[in-house]
Amino acid sequence: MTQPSPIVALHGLRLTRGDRTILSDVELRVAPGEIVAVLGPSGCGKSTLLAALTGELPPAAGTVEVLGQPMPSGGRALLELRRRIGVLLQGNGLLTDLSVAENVALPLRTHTDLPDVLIRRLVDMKLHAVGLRAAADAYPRELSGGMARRVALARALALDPPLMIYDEPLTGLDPIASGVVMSLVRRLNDTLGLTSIVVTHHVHETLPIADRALVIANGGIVFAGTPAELERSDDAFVQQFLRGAPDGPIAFDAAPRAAGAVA
Ligand SMILES: Nc1ncnc2c1ncn2[C@@H]1O[C@H](COP(=O)(O)OP(=O)(O)OP(=O)(O)O)[C@@H](O)[C@H]1O
Repeated sequence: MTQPSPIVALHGLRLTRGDRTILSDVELRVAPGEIVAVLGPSGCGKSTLLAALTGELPPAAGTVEVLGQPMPSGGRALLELRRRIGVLLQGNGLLTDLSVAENVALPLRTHTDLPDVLIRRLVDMKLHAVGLRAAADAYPRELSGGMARRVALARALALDPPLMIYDEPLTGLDPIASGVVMSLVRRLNDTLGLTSIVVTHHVHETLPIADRALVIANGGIVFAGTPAELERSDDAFVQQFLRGAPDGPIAFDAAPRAAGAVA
């Protein structure tokens, strides 16, 4: 049986910042419909990998293909591709002077010339998808952290991107809000037919909704497999990372926060 074309394909990828190599020999294929968790201690290069997936950081070597096409190096082609990638950034980036509905409408107003009545209808659908239709007229300051994250998620979905990238989606959320956001990530992925990449420190909240996990360390991917295989791995690095132990192959100042800690 032929495999479906991957949504993301990285081959022989090397990423540098200045003259420093951050990641090398990265190989990755993400299949349609998958949720892939990208895990690793602070400073290991998770955000650097995301920057390559959005075309913000050109590779020093190797190839990046996203949504079936090589990453354009710039210009209109890159902007077009970026419109098809939904990104939920750390921090919600909501505009405080705009209502919830206006925040969600922003990408539609910026990137389309749809009539207002249709934009309002689409916004209503996106807010419904994250369970916040009733909050359409509220302002960001009136929302809890979890609600604000869900509004940011609705906004990231506004243009119906087939690929979603989440950069630390649980930062600052309590355990209940974290559970709500993670189950929403899974539900939206499945009901909207998305593919999702979730970069996170929050291993224990993320693994239950992930199909596959990657662990980044020492300048590359040190583990790739299912969450169950990750839990069973006897690799000393992986085990130290999962337990958040101070002693082991990860240097102390690079150790992740304790499981369940609120950032
Ligand atoms: N714009 C930049 N210029 C120079 N160096 C950078 C830049 N961004 C990141 N780095 C360096 O690259 C390395 C990897 O950083 P990166 O932010 O990708 O790690 P991370 O795994 O996302 O960390 P965290 O979990 O703390 O966000 C770090 O040593 C960092 O200092």
